[in-house]
Amino acid sequence: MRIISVSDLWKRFNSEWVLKGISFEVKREIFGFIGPNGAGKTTTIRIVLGILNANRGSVKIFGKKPSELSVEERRRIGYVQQRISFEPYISVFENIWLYGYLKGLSKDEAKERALKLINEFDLEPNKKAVELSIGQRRRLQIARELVYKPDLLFLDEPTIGLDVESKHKLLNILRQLEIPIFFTTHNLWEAEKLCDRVAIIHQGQILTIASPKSLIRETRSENLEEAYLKVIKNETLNISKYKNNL
Ligand SMILES: Nc1ncnc2c1ncn2[C@@H]1O[C@H](COP(=O)(O)OP(=O)(O)OP(=O)(O)O)[C@@H](O)[C@H]1O
Repeated sequence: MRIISVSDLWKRFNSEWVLKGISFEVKREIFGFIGPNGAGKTTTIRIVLGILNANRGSVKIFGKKPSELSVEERRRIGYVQQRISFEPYISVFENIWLYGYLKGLSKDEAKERALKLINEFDLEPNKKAVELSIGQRRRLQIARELVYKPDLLFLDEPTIGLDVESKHKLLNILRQLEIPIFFTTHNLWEAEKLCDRVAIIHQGQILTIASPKSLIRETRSENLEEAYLKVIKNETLNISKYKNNL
């Protein structure tokens, strides 16, 4: 089943085209969206979620246009943004519990889920959010998003600031969720370990979509990072060749 379908999506900010006709589908899988800074990853997530409008192209999420999703359907989509935000002066437990409650869980359900996640994410329940380190804040932000068991999760560079052990724990938790995940990262080791398929986006265009294994094999690389660099370099060479012919 297609969870997300994006077809020929174009987006312009002022006079600059940042998405130039991208198309992809996300099934029941962990789908990695990888590319350099400014390639258009966050913009794509925002269009898929209906936060931004595209100039051209179509987006379907659970078979509907983003604007046609019901409140309940939208409530069941998780989005962990790059920017960390939560209630700073209440405790870790209250932050997670309250979010679950506001998303529609009963008080007891929200409490039970919050305690389980605090344990899984190795957080201190009574610390105020403002007292947490950057990595702990990131863990709180992700735990909070999981409290109401979303049906689909968007994670925009969720592991920035996490230490090695926390990263491993997070990847294990994500794998066990068994929900479709749209995941952006600059850490290709993570993408290789976690993603069923990855799309490489470069200057607003998708260069390739494949499983990490087949991309590594086809580019005769040792790992995804090497494969990624080869794909991007090849594209850069093609662009300069094109420019030289102008
Ligand atoms: N609201 C906006 N107004 C103008 N330009 C924007 C806006 N949002 C994004 N852009 C531009 O669109 C391009 C793509 O940005 P986007 O945030 O999607 O990139 P990204 O791939 O997520 O980058 P990063 O890896 O650095 O997070 C960038 O050149 C950025 O400056």
